Amino acid sequence: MLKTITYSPSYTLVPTYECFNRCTYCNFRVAPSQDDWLSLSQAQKILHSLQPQSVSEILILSGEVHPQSPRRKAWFQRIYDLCQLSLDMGFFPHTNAGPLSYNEMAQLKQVNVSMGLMLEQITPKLLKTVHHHAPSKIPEVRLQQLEWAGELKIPFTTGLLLGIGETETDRWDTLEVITAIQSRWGHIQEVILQPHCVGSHQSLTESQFTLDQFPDIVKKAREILPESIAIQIPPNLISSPNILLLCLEAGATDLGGISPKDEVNPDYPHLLHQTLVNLLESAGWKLIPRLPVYPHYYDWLSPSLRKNMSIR
Ligand SMILES: O=c1nc2n(C[C@H](O)[C@H](O)[C@H](O)CO)c3cc(O)ccc3cc-2c(=O)[nH]1
Ligand SMILES: C[C@H]1O[C@@H](n2cnc3c(N)ncnc32)[C@H](O)[C@@H]1O
Ligand code: MET
Ligand code: SF4
Repeated sequence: MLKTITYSPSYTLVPTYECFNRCTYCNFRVAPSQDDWLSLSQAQKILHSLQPQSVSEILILSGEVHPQSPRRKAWFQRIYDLCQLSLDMGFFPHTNAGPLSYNEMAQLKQVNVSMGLMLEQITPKLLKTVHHHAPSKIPEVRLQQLEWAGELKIPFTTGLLLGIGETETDRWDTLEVITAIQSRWGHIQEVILQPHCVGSHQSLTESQFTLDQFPDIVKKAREILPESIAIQIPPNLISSPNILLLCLEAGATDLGGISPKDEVNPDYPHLLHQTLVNLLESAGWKLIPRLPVYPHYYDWLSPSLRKNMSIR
């Protein structure tokens, strides 16, 4: 019997690359007002060209307009409309647009089957380094987001960014915090273990992450996190096939959204689908597609969010 590993066939829409934060590891952002936002007609053209049979998730991944900016409302509305459009065209939206107000989050719940926000790391000391100019990365702000998502019953994805200056203990602390939140709300569907990979556009020029530590981190995460939470690892950021397979043996169960372009790490393309399938099969793993919401949350979804399931 083949062991199974899941992934979500996806396409990433970027409402805007502009962001008022300046995380030093980011290869995505452009300066505020320096980007044309994705229009609905552009998005419609893209979505129309996709095969709903082979792509189920639309990942709406965005740079952030400041909560106090007069442009915030239009920014939020564009994200909402992109989700609605994706849903209407038969896809399953998952939004990660940074921290939201309670009201914004409640609204987006109506047009997303799941949502996400990386905790990154819980230690406040990173506010002096990589997050010095990134108020959205204040640990309390992100924790509050996880709490609100729980209260609102939104199936949620969070995770750790590894190799940005945290210690080993910091990592275990972050995993413990996620475990505590899960025991209150039960809405965390998966935790992404994301290695910080240096790209061509960031200001931080080295990663403190070496891939050979990865299997042990996965193993420890599996010990700390409850069984109800899946562990996701990004295959394009793990350049060694051997380490990828060791991470699966250590307890990773999912490869995340696989899009034609990884917008966060454009310097790290995915393997050809068949190459990945063959690599996994050679070690006894069968790659299975999933939706961006895990089955144990299907009954949390409103009928309008569930309607696309019947056409699949
Ligand atoms: O292709 C990517 N997908 C990313 N995704 C997509 C993710 O793999 C899927 O949307 C979920 O697994 C739902 O299927 C994220 C989603 C989040 O909620 C939070 C962070 C990320 C980060 C990435 C990423 O760096 N690259
Ligand atoms: C969307 C998520 O992408 C992650 N992210 C941002 N920049 C990088 C990078 N250079 N390498 C890996 N992950 C990154 C952060 O964890 C963010 O929350
Ligand atoms: C490239 S990051 C995109 C999502 C959001 N700006 C965050 O950092 O959480
Ligand atoms: S990682 Fe997200 S919050 Fe940080 S600068 Fe990039 S887009 Fe903005």
